[in-house]
Formats: sequence, C-alpha cells, structure tokens
Amino acid sequence: MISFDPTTIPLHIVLAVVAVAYLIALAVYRLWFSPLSHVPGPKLAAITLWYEFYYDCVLRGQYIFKIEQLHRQYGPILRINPWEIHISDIEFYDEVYAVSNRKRERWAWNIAPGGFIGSMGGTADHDLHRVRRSALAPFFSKSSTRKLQHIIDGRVQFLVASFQRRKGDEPFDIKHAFAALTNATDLVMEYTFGYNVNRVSHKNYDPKFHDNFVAGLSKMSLLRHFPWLDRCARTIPPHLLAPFSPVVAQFWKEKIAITTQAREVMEAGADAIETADHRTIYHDILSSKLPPEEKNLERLAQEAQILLSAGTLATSWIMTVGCYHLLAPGNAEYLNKLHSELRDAIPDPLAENAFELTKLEQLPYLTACVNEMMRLGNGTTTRLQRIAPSETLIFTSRKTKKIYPIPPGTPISISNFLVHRNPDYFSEPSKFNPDRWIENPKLTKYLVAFSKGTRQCIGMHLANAEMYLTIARLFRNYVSLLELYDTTEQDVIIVADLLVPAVFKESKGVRLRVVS
Ligand code: HEM
Repeated sequence: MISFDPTTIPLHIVLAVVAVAYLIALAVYRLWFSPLSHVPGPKLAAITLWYEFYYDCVLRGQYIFKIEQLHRQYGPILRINPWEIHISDIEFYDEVYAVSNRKRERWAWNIAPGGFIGSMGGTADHDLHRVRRSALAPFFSKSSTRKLQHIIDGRVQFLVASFQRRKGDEPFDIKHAFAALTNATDLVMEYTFGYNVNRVSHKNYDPKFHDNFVAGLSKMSLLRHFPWLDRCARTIPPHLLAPFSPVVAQFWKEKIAITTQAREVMEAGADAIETADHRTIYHDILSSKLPPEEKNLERLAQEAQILLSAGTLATSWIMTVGCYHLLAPGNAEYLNKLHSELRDAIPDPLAENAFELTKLEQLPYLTACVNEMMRLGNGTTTRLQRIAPSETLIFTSRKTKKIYPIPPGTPISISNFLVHRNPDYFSEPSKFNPDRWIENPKLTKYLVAFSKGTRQCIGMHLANAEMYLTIARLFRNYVSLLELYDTTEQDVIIVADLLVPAVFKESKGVRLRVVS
C-alpha cells in the first residue's frame, strides 16, 4: 500500500491551498450567507471590492455610471460591493438622509483617506458629529451669512471688476476665477478666517492653485482602495514630500498658514476670543461648549482645512457650469430672460444695497438658473453613504412591491448626481433648461445638491449667497462683455466621478473673453 505523508507537502503549496479555500469560503459567505445576500446586484460586486476598484481606479471614476446602468438591469435597490447598498428611488431619500432624531453615521472606509477624522466632515460617529457640528452651526446659519453679506459682496464686486480690466486680453478659464473667489484664500478665507490673500488679483487667477486642489482631492478619493498606502503616506512628514509633489506642497503650505493662525487665536487668551471684532471659526470653536479635548490645535487646523476645501470647489464648479450654459450658443432665450429680470429688479446697479440677498433670492428666474446650474454641476459626485447603526430600514420596491430589510450597520447611499440626471424626475436631464423650475416648482424636491439631514452641507447658505450675488452681478452688468472662447458643452459634461466632478481629460476649461 502506498502511504501518503502530508508533512512532505511543500509549505508554499499548503499556503496556496489555504488561501484559495479561504477565498472560496469568503465568496460563498458573501453570496449566500451575508445579511445582504437578498439584495440584487452583480455577483462579482457582492463577492469583491475589486469590481468597484476596476471601474473607479482602472477606468477612472466610472463606477457611478456603472451603478446607473445596473439599476436599469436589477431595479431600484442594488448591492454595489460586499457591504454597501445603493438605491435609486428618491422617495427613500428622507429615510436614508433626512431623519429627525434617528442616528446616521458615515462610513469610515470612505471618509478616512487624507486623515481628517478630527474634523466634523470626517467624523463617522453620529453623536460626536453632532457635538462638533453644534460648535460651527451658528457661524454658518442663514442669519450669520446675511450679517456678513457685505464681505461676500465686496469680494464678488472685486472679481467682476477684474473682468472689466481684462478687456481685449487673452481668454481665461472662468473656473480659476471662481475658485479664486470662493476659495480658501479669498471668500471663504475672509468669511471664516477673517483675512484673505487676494487670489482674485493674481494673473489668470492663479490656475495652479485650483488644479492642484482638484488633483489632490481626486487622488484622495481613490486612496480609500489603498488604506495601507494612505496610512503609510501619512507617516511621512509632508515637508519631505512637498519638493516632489506640487499637490502636497500646496496642502502643506495651507496647513502651516492655518495652524499658525489657529495658534495665534488660541494664544490670545479667553478674553480676546470672547471680544474679537470679526469672529472667525476659531473663535467660535474655542468659545463653544465643546469639551477641552475638542479644542486642540490639530483638530482646529483639520476643521479649518476641510472647510476651505469644501467651500471652494463645489461652488466654483457650479458657477462655471452655469456661466457656460448661460453664454452658450442656443441658450440666448434663457440669458435674455435672466437679464431682463435683473434689469427690472435692479434698475440702478450702482445704488447702495442694489444687490440685497433677500431681494435676489425672491427673483424667480435667477433662482431657476441657480437651481439648474446646481442640478447640472452637482458640486460633488461621490456617493455619500449613511449608516443606521441600530435600525433595520425597510425598502419596498414600488414596482414589484417586494420588501427588502436593510440590516443595521449597512452603508447606504442615493447618489445626488444620479438623482439629478434621472429622466423620471427631470425630462431631458442633460439639457440646461431653467424654465423647468418655473413650470414645475415641485421639482425642488429632487434637488439634493446639498444633501439633507444632520449631515447636510453646513455651508449652503454661504454657497447660495455666493452664487446669487455672483450670477446677479455678472449677468446684470457684464452680459454683453463676456463671450465663450473655444469652449463646447463637452467642457462641462461630467464624465467621471473623482470625488469632484471631472470632465474629459483634455478639456481646456470654460474659457471666456472680455470683448471691448
Ligand atoms: C454649491 C456649493 C456646495 C455644494 C453643492 C455642497 C455640497 C455638500 C454636500 C452634498 C455635503 C454633504 C456631505 C455628506 O453627505 O456627507 C456637504 C457637506 C459639507 N459642506 Fe458643502 N457644499 C457646497 C458649498 C460649501 C461651502 C461654501 C462650505 C463652507 C465654507 C461647505 C462646507 C461643507 C462642510 C464642512 C460639510 C460637512 C458637513 C457635515 O459633515 O456636517 N460646503 N456639502
């Protein structure tokens, strides 16, 4: 009889067999025994994250489009990776996002990259997020924004005046101009931190700043697939990496500036903090009821840096999309309607308080244009998952009436981007058509650019103020001076989700020329 001695099998064979057995067991578990096994979707996506990785990393930000296509195939509820569910029914939006007194957490896997877990936006836990947000909420309330309207309008005036000085100059990319306005160093900086470095005055509005910013965020979005790389990268001091990467260099410079400013406010002492003339977010955090461990320098700096990035790109991109469409050949009808509404409402644009926010927000056509540019521009294209930590959510397919219990702890999202391009809600969704908001005011229910609920954009009143004031000033006063230069609709069509919306790679942007 031939005897078989298992100890003679080479170790690498044993390890390979164990690994294969483990992977098969994992796939079997995920397909048939996982608490999400009843949710439809491609088998490969249920088995492995490599499916998402392929669409997002290899094909560059394509998973969101794949999800859209999968919904057409599998229905309104979809398992898009081993742990996550995506839903395409807006009627379920409030259940996922706009919940009162019900806990919703963010998914740490998605928000960890970049190391901003000390900031409100990077906080996964529901209760800690509430505490952190409560310190900043008064600063960004509608009434606070109104009080600082003169600052916002001052910067907007400065920007539009800079356009006038460009008469006959080379064309420029309007997104750089808007990013200089909304950015860190100008509007958001002035508003939230009390100073700015006047990027609007830079030649061509400092394009590298915007482009580095977008590149940094896009890379950060992909880092969620490489958590170990993200952790390793964060152990290397940024000043060592900065010489090799303009993106890191910019990030590092910004961090130093912010940390220095936060330190100065901290060192000024409690009395100075209470009585400061122009209160900044540092003053508000330091004088809030937050516990002492929430008031350390590193957390303040993280909070500030997230605010700066969140406050810059979404608003500037949305205004860029709006400008393109309003100036595009074929859209003169919409531009004329906007211009005549502004002319009637603001007969003397030089009068003091001619551009009052409360008045602008009442203008129906301006509002329709702002809504339409938010719908097409989106601001962010990333999935914004929510987790109900202790509740089972019940989703019912409206077509088949089938009920899907979603177990506690499951990350769920309803992509704002996909809602805005869903033909069930918006007819001819790719078409810029502000009239749709006038014809059907109920459409605002489907406008979710700022998300909803406890994690809704904290800067939305500031963003609205920026957009209303900029679009109103630009199209009241300069409408016949601005023309598109070598720009087509392709330059604003979103073709990839890189956390921020991305257009085709070779795009030179939305270029404008100021005619004499
Ligand atoms: C039109 C422009 C903007 C759009 C479309 C936008 C969109 C959003 C969205 C969708 C979220 C929710 C993220 C989530 O669900 O997890 C968000 C959160 C946030 N936004 Fe905005 N945003 C805009 C402008 C701003 C501005 C101007 C600021 C501040 C200066 C800002 C600061 C923030 C912060 C700090 C958060 C995190 C809030 C939290 O976690 O509680 N955003 N934004």
